[in-house]
Amino acid sequence: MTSDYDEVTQRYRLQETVGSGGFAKVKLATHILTGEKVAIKIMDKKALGDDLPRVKTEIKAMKELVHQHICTLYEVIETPHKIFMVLEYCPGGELFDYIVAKDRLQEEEARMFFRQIVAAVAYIHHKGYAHRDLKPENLLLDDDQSLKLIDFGLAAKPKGGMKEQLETCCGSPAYAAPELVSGRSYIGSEADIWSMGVLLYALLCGFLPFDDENVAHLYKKIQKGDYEEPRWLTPGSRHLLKQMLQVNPKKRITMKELLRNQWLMQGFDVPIDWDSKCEKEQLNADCITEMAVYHNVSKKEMTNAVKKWEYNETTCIYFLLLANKYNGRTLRLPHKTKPLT
Ligand SMILES: CN(C)C[C@H]1CC[C@H](N2C(=O)NCc3cnc4ccc(-c5cc(Cl)c(O)c(Cl)c5)cc4c32)CC1
Repeated sequence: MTSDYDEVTQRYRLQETVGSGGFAKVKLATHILTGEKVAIKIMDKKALGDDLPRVKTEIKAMKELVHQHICTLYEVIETPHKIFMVLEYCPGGELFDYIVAKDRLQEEEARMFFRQIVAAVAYIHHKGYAHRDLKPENLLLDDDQSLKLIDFGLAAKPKGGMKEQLETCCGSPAYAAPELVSGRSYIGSEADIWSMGVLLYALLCGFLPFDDENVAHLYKKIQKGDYEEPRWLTPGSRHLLKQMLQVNPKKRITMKELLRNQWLMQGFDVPIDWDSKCEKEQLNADCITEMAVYHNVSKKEMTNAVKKWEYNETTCIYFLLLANKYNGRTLRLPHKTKPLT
């Protein structure tokens, strides 16, 4: 097994294990060349068993989904027994813990977070994906109150586009849409809207709209769609929740309507700007220059190397430099003359 770690330990200093999902463990690490912190999701192929396709799904989705409110995949290292996903580090931990620590969020803060969630999901839908497991545990905070969506293991990109019905019942029960828990076929984007309604309720109330330790009873409550409206909810938030938590998916608010919703625009007065600020199509010239100088190659050569998007060290360095540009830090690569390997 040690040989499985050789490549990753050459480039990263592995640190503590922070979380272990079902079939994966997540370690914090430092990218040795740049000194930048990353998170590395480590999976054992044998232990994955028939969950391996789910990992391939997540990797494929994350390569296509590059957005300021989606956790960035920097590099993938596959060895005989292991798969390593090098990911953007999110020091603020889970939104779930943030809500619990504050009991519930004030309306302004809930709106600020929810606008970021809507932007990320609108972008995913635009790219033809449905996330299908939206919940506060899958939203991480980075160092400046910015949310990053994680865990695309259940993401679906129906071949026939976003209108195509999906079959697999998945995600976490408390956030699952009525049509999904009824075992009927469903539209991924409509189910995501419902889950975002449950998420908004959790942000504003600090507890779930539908809850029961007995899953069958929970499903009944979801299918009925009745939930408490705590007295502190304002009329605007009550109205939006009612539009999102519509049992009939055809009556549910659409993403288009959500982006212009009055309650969401309060205090911002502009519709939610959901497009990506860091699309792969538009390379950042400063990052390319910095890398070209470091590798002692022309900008053209460096551009071509990055454009291959091999999710190797080159991809990782580009994204780390871009992240630094984004949050105003200027990361300098140490002066070295070794040409690009
Ligand atoms: C659903 N929960 C239980 C899962 C936990 C797993 C550990 C996480 N975590 C910490 O515990 N502390 C620090 C920390 C810092 N940066 C992270 C960056 C990315 C990911 C990440 C990204 C993707 Cl795409 C993914 O699929 C998975 Cl599993 C994790 C986790 C980070 C993290 C929090 C969520």
